[in-house]
Amino acid sequence: WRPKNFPPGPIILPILGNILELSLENPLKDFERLRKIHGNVYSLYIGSKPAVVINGYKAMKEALMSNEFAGRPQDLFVNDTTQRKGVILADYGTSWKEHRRFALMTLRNFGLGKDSMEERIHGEIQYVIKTLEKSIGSTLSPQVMFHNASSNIICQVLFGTRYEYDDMFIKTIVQCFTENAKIANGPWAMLYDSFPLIRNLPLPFMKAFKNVETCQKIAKRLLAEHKSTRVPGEPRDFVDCYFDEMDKRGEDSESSFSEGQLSMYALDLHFAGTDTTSNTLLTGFLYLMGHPHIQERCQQEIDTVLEGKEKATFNDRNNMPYMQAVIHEVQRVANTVPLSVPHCTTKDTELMGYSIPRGTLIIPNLTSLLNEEGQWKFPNEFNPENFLNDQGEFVKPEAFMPFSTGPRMCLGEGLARMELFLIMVTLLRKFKFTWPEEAGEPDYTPVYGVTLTPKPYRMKIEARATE
Ligand code: HEM
Repeated sequence: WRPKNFPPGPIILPILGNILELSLENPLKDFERLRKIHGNVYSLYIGSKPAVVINGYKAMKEALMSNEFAGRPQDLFVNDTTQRKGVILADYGTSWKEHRRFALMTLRNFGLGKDSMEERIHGEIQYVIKTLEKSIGSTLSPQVMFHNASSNIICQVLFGTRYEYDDMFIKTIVQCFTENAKIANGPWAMLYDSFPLIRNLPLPFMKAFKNVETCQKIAKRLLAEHKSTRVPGEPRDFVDCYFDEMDKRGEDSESSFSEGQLSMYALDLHFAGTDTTSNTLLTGFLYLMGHPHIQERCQQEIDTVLEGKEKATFNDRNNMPYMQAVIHEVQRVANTVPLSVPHCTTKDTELMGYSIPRGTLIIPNLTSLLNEEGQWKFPNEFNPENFLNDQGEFVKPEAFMPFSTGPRMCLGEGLARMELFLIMVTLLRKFKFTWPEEAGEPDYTPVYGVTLTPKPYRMKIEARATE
């Protein structure tokens, strides 16, 4: 039975709870169906575990802005795979707070908001351009290229180095993480969460544990290398900064900073920064190929604003309202992290008049905002007008929250936005991307996971005439 004044929801079955209501392959449509029946705040039982699903701008804002919704559940599949370390899944408390603050500060010190991060991103774009140039006049599958490019940008911040696109390090890590992003929201993880008794059985979810172990080994090797070559007080990258911070804290046994934390923390940031950005880029180029007139309008604006300039800077966005609108529209339709990351209540609390006890699993359905009726001029089509006013100026509706909001909001937003802008503008300036005729019609239906991924596709590359 639901606790008193708990949000409503479908009838709860013994043992199963409500999992029969959800497609284990892709529950997004079910979440929407249940919203229509039970309203914007409703509850579901995953096995015997109660969960509250939050939908729509109003309820989402009220919940996510509050510290009382800023916890993370600690008893899910994803917690077991990541050994309860790192920042993304850390519960609300000192360790999370300190690690979050440290990440924001270190990202800033390593050049976000200064030119050096732009330089690094442009440096990586040169490799993307080289890859694309080899395919001029033919077609190319961009998946691995965009994954590797996003991975390298964050690797340079974390480890001070980039990797060749065929390097084993990058191949292994990117593969493990893309696999885990699918397993973690997949049917086996749902069964793992619903039925604790099956957790030690040799079922397909075991692959995710293996993948994390593989990545941990690689990360530990990198940390050991850093330790032996670092000069204290002269950090080369994020990992060095972390060691400096550990030195500063000395033998303080209360300190939440430790080498054990660091390897998972670095992997956390690497994963968060890779799968998200690259899938957004993949969606962007897919839609721009399917809407050639929009691609051309971007190119006109880029040519005009950058005329005579060697390369784009992040500040150029202020003179490119159309490009800005397109990138935001890409993020809106990409819906890259459709259910955000699970939250958890830190206290007995209330939402939209309902009572929610401490420790309740909260599922922020970000999907419900990005196409919410009443919030968008064209909720159900790809149309940059969603972000333009009558004067053609860029405007950002409040319901645009692909990075979530509140104390748990994505801490990589600044970096992600810089990457999306510089990569898309630079590539569109140099190349024309067309959907290969022989591939039939583009299929925009994404593959479900923690992140939504476009189905694999190929793009035809042509060089544009340069000034
Ligand atoms: C288009 C790209 C990206 C999107 C759409 C995205 C989206 C999100 C979302 C929805 C969350 C969950 C927030 C919540 O729980 O309320 C999140 C968390 C997070 N993101 Fe991103 N993200 C992106 C890029 C990045 C990048 C480049 C980094 C790397 C620095 C990053 C690092 C993180 C971290 C560390 C968290 C956990 C924050 C916490 O729990 O306190 N993200 N992101």
